[in-house]
Amino acid sequence: MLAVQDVRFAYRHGAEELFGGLSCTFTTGAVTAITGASGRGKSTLLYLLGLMLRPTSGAVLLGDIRVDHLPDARRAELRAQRLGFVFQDAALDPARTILDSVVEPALYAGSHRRDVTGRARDLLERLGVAERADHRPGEISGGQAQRVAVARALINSPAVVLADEPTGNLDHDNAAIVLAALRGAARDGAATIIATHDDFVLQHCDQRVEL
Ligand SMILES: Nc1ncnc2c1ncn2[C@@H]1O[C@H](COP(=O)(O)OP(=O)(O)OP(=O)(O)O)[C@@H](O)[C@H]1O
Repeated sequence: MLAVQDVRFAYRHGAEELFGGLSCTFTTGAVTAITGASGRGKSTLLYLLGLMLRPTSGAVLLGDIRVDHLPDARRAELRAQRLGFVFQDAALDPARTILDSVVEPALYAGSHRRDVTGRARDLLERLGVAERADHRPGEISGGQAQRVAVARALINSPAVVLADEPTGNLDHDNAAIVLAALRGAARDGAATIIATHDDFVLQHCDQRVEL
């Protein structure tokens, strides 16, 4: 379970305050869509939930733990072990192969490469990009990169999956593949949270938070 309580956020002192005291719970095993007009703070809320930003006031809870006040090193550890994040622009390292990009968060979380390569290949297969495993990001399309980013976010079977417009670059068939992978993570018990404008995703989510 992941929750925010009475959360507000401003990027700078005196800047526009976002969320106006938002409280909500993101249920384990459910897909929650975060919606709202451009600029309302969908990405920012994902960064707060993903322990990349801290709220200006209010609390963020991961399970029973209040995580917004924890030291940076502990938050980085929780990020590596419990969270999977799909960035809007895929954010793949241009120097690594696709397979290495997917494996890397597992190594960072303490796994051995030989133990996770099979799962990485399975995820790439499920997302329809297995034949690109040995290529680099410069050699694949934007839509393929987005699907690789989803595989990378799921490699550690995270307790929380956060995805920022994960179907933004995709046609309907590939959006369905991505949504199926994210729904699969929820079925395996993850609280799965998707910032989206996509009607197709909205039709298939379990709950919705409107900003
Ligand atoms: N790094 C930053 N520094 C200062 N202001 C920022 C920063 N990032 C975002 N903002 C501002 O915070 C507000 C929320 O931005 P955010 O990207 O979270 O919105 P969004 O709902 O995800 O938008 P979109 O649908 O266009 O992606 C906007 O007014 C934006 O200009």
